[in-house]
Amino acid sequence: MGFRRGQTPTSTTDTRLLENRGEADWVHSDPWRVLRIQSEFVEGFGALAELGPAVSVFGSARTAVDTEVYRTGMDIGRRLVAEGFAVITGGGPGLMEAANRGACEAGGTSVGLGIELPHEQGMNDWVDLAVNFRYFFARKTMFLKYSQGFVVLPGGWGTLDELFEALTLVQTGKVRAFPVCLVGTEYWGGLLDWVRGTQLDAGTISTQDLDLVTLTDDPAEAVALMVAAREQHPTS
Ligand SMILES: C/C(=C\CNc1ncnc2c1ncn2[C@@H]1O[C@H](COP(=O)(O)O)[C@@H](O)[C@H]1O)CO
Repeated sequence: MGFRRGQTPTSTTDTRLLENRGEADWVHSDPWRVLRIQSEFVEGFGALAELGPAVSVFGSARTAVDTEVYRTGMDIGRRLVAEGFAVITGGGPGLMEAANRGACEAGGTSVGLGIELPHEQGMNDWVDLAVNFRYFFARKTMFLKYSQGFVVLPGGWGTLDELFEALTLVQTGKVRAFPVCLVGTEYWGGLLDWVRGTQLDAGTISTQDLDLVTLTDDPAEAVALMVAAREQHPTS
């Protein structure tokens, strides 16, 4: 980079580095953000590189402990561990906690990829390996990179975001042999009816796209899908 015609700055980079006016504005400038973003990827890759086969489980942060769907989440966590998977969640409460709890109680590896939120909840008590993120997009990369498939329990916007991101990446061939399993026919059935009745009808998706997602109520079927994908495409 060079400066001409009176554009030369009046202070140098090291002048600014050595200045201490007690301001922290630089922390929020975009170039510095890039380094923070980079550090999230470095930390995430470092923490998860040796995880082995894993499945991410998503679902509502708001689900109460004493519910059938929470028990289903625990069951899925347990079954994944019995099949040799680590269980990755967002590390929060509700169904994230359920899957971590099932995995932890079964003696498996229970991972939480936490996210900084305005109303900090902290990691649930059943996470053994915790990695915290400031940026959703860095965290989302980790779910996809270190999982062999997604199991998606009933949830809200956050869960839909994770579901549709995975489906888009599978549809566009960015992620291969990646099963996505919705658990809860009553909860998800209406969405899939709309997908078939509206999206397919309008031609915004194709019939093959419907095969990218499986709907079940059976935790054993959800886990069997993940096992089948691992057998087809074992991790190195
Ligand atoms: C809102 C509440 C807790 C927020 N805590 C969260 N911690 C970690 N991850 C979260 C949290 N909230 C959302 N997520 C992510 O989105 C999915 C759940 O969102 P939904 O809108 O509840 O479906 C989840 O899989 C996380 O990855 C509790 O009051």
